[in-house]
Amino acid sequence: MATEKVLALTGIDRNYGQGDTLLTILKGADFSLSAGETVALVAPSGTGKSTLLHVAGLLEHPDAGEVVVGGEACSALSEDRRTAVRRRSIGFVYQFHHLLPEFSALENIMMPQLIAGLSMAEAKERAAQLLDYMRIGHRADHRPAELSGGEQQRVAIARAVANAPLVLLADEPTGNLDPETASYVFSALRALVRQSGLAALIATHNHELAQRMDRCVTIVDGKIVDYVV
Ligand SMILES: Nc1ncnc2c1ncn2[C@@H]1O[C@H](COP(=O)(O)OP(=O)(O)OP(=O)(O)O)[C@@H](O)[C@H]1O
Repeated sequence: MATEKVLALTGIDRNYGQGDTLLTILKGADFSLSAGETVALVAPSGTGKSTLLHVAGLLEHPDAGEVVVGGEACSALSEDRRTAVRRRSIGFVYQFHHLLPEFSALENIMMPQLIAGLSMAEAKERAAQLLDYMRIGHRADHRPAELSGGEQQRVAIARAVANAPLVLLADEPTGNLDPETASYVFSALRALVRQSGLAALIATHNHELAQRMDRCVTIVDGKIVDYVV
């Protein structure tokens, strides 16, 4: 039986600038992610990791090629429809947590669920479960500034998966943490992804962490190729 592809990028070109300043970042890039699969994206700085994640996450339009999320081809969709697909199917984690400072950890995780139309009680129950799973249930009522870097990132990860997306895209999610905390947070992320049956594409400079994923890819001359760590 063929494995379901939750994300497929085909023939992606992405350029910045024009004329003499034209910078070609992705050129005919192909990539796909199967349901439940975890992939590390390991590539030198400036080769296009964030660009790839932004294109895959429907935050940037490619100059050519198609992005298919959950079976839906997205290149010709209206902005409203792209936003709807992104909200429903994709969760993001960044290097810096981007939590809302005036809300508690619990409320930060409830927020995307409330926007998606869940009731207060449903959102609260799911947020509390995720905090417990990330072993920070005792920090539910704390605001981001009252949490450590590793705790903040665990809240950000819980928030990204709160609406049960198909795909988690993470851009250096542990890049801002000391090695021990990075290792712990990465393990928590991987366990949560596995437990939820999510697919994940995680950009990281850290080879040791990358090895814990199902496979690794890199970017060479604008294309996505397999990478042996
Ligand atoms: N909006 C933009 N306009 C012009 N150039 C850009 C833009 N965004 C990115 N670039 C350039 O495209 C290249 C790839 O950027 P990108 O952020 O995708 O790299 P990266 O691999 O994620 O790097 P890092 O590991 O340092 O975060 C870089 O040379 C960057 O300067």
